[in-house]
Amino acid sequence: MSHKIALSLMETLVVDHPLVAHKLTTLRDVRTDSPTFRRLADELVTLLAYEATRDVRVTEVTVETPVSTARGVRLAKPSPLVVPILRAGLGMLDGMTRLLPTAEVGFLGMIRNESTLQAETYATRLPDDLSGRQCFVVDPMLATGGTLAAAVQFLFDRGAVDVTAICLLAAPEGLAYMDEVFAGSGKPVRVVTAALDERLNESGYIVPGLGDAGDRLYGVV
Ligand SMILES: O=P(O)(O)OC[C@H]1O[C@H](OP(=O)(O)OP(=O)(O)O)[C@H](O)[C@@H]1O
Ligand SMILES: O=c1cc[nH]c(=O)[nH]1
Ligand SMILES: [Mg+2]
Repeated sequence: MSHKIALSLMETLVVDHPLVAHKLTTLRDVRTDSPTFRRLADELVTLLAYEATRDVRVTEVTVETPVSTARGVRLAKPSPLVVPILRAGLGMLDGMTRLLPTAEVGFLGMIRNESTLQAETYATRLPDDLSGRQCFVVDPMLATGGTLAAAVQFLFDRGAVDVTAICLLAAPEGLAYMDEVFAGSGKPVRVVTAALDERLNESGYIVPGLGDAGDRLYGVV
């Protein structure tokens, strides 16, 4: 059973499912090569997105079946916005848009300075006005939380009120930081993850983690 951890305004959902655990175990394995890592990240995000989009807004519609009329729903307007955090978040984009075909996509290029562990932003391509939009940020790793907190702030600054982050792994330190930053904002943030790991090491890496997600997806640059 998936379990929720409610900090003050932040809710974390750890998706506890044997298929998620199976794929995550191979993703963590140091012997897993990049093509397999990319495929597993893609598969995992669709499983996490299924939970993360449980409250996605829909409108009621009617369709004609070959037999009769059926009432149903379609994804509502304005369309959800998916925001991958480059680089590693790109590995989760296709899986997300496959599940949310009407979503639009914004981009944030961010890199963590590995000496200071501070996030630096090198690219932003987002709609100016996000009022009323549901936003889904995708990034495999939530470590210190500096990157995700800055990304969510970009979205709030443009008027977003509803932000869900989908991460493959999260560290307790990163969740606590997110809670600290956004507790006073009055705006709830949700994190959906495949696992809550033990801790960060002295280099700011998630333990046991999976290493550097960007490097494992795309190589060391
Ligand atoms: O929670 P934090 O301590 O801020 O760390 C998490 C960030 O680190 C990784 O990106 P990285 O900076 O390695 O960039 P990359 O995706 O280009 O490899 C990861 O994909 C997150 O964006
Ligand atoms: O463990 C970690 C921490 C930050 N970024 C990564 O890619 N991996
Ligand atoms: Mg990296």
